[in-house]
Amino acid sequence: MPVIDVVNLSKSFGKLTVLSDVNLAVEEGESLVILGGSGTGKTVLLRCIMGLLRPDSGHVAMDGRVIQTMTRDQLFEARKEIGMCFQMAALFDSMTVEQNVGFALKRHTSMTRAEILDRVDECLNLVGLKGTNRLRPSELSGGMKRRVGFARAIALKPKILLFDEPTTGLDPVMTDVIGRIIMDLKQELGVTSITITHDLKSAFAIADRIALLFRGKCLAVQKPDDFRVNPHEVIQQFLRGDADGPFLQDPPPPSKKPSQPEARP
Ligand SMILES: Nc1ncnc2c1ncn2[C@@H]1O[C@H](COP(=O)(O)OP(=O)(O)OP(=O)(O)O)[C@@H](O)[C@H]1O
Repeated sequence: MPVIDVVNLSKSFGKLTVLSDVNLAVEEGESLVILGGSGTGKTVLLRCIMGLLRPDSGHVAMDGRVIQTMTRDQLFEARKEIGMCFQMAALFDSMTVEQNVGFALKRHTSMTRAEILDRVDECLNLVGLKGTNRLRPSELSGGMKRRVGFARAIALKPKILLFDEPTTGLDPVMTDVIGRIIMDLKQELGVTSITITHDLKSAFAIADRIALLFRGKCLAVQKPDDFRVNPHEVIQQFLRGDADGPFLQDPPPPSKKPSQPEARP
């Protein structure tokens, strides 16, 4: 049974159809990467998976339990099994790193203060941020903030990790660091993960399978090597990063050829 099973999921906002009959199954311990252009509905899909957004039709099942039919209390419990790593980390600015990472432990467990501090240290170690406990988000670089976000997401030992554009705005080296940490977390914790990204290099590094979200549908959910050579025009255009082709709804005007000097009579 898949850990996450997205079945015939559709979601529109007014006349805008964002997801149209999406099907996606993520197996235990698998790292699935979802690629897609801006505004194609990647975040909407993650929000439906977390039960934060109600689809118009279809459903998401977690270990066979349908999220959309859960009571409030059941959903609250189920969400503890999901660690969400938000775009730009979304840390609490007024709290230290330690308080940010320990927040869910304090709120959702009966752990003692000493136990919480041990777990916070353990999580910070896993993301390579040992000793940053007393710092505040304003004292951290973008890459460090993302890693604190990861540490916070794994604090409750979730079964599933969802990463929403974990490398946006980071330089190529830090992008690579973040990609490696995502792989380490997979190895160390054995979690099942879905990562949404625009970054092809980290997508190919961290994915067991890759999907491309395009006009409300998931194109080709495939192993990275198969995805790379998939002949679908949209996939190849996305991989080339080319403005010309079917990917854009409103393609740019054709580029003008440099004007030739007029021949003199
Ligand atoms: N609550 C909402 N109400 C109305 N429209 C919404 C809502 N949430 C998302 N949308 C629309 O749904 C579309 C998909 O949004 P989404 O944030 O999922 O895109 P995305 O693929 O994550 O984009 P990006 O890569 O730029 O973050 C967008 O057109 C967005 O404006």
